[in-house]
Amino acid sequence: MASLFLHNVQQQQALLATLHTLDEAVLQAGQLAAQVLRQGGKLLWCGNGGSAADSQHLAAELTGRFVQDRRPLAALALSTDTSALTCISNDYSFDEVFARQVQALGRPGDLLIGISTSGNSRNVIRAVQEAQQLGLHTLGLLGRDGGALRPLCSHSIVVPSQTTARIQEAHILIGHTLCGLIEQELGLA
Ligand SMILES: O=C(CO)[C@@H](O)[C@H](O)[C@H](O)[C@H](O)COP(=O)(O)O
Ligand SMILES: [Zn+2]
Repeated sequence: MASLFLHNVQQQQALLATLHTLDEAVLQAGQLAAQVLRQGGKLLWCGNGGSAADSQHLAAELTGRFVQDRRPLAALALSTDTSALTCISNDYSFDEVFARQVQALGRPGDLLIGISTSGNSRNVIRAVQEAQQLGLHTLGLLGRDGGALRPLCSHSIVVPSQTTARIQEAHILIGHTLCGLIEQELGLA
């Protein structure tokens, strides 16, 4: 009997075979993130649904640990504070949930990382716009054609797939690769 996983694994393998095309973009993003942290800045992560989970997972790899014991690194997910999320949505608009936190917490030289499989989530777009305005670097971790976020972000990594679940699986692989690059770049690995 064919494995329950066969179809997804075949799709994933086909996608993995193309990921080397992202090497340069991922390396540049890792170097940028390391430079931001080296200079005393922080990484702000945001996204919806699965990408909200990725945001908190990847921020925790940095404040906690990824591979080795080392000093904690400044990273924060904007998708985790239910009081901020409900207040900003209720009083302003769901489109503003990340942008308003960027306004409150972002400083020039920080890096905002927006994760979106479509590249078209309004609240991530608004966060990137606000970040640009305030002088933050912006990285889009995207999928499909990169959507509206691709041209807005100063850096982007676009996973070449049309399938949300496969894009998300590639995003977490890329996210872990970024964490490894950051530790290497900072001499912490
Ligand atoms: O995890 C999944 C689908 O696998 C969903 O929760 C998914 O993340 C949500 O539908 C998001 O709202 C999609 O947003 P985006 O990736 O297009 O920005
Ligand atoms: Zn999912």
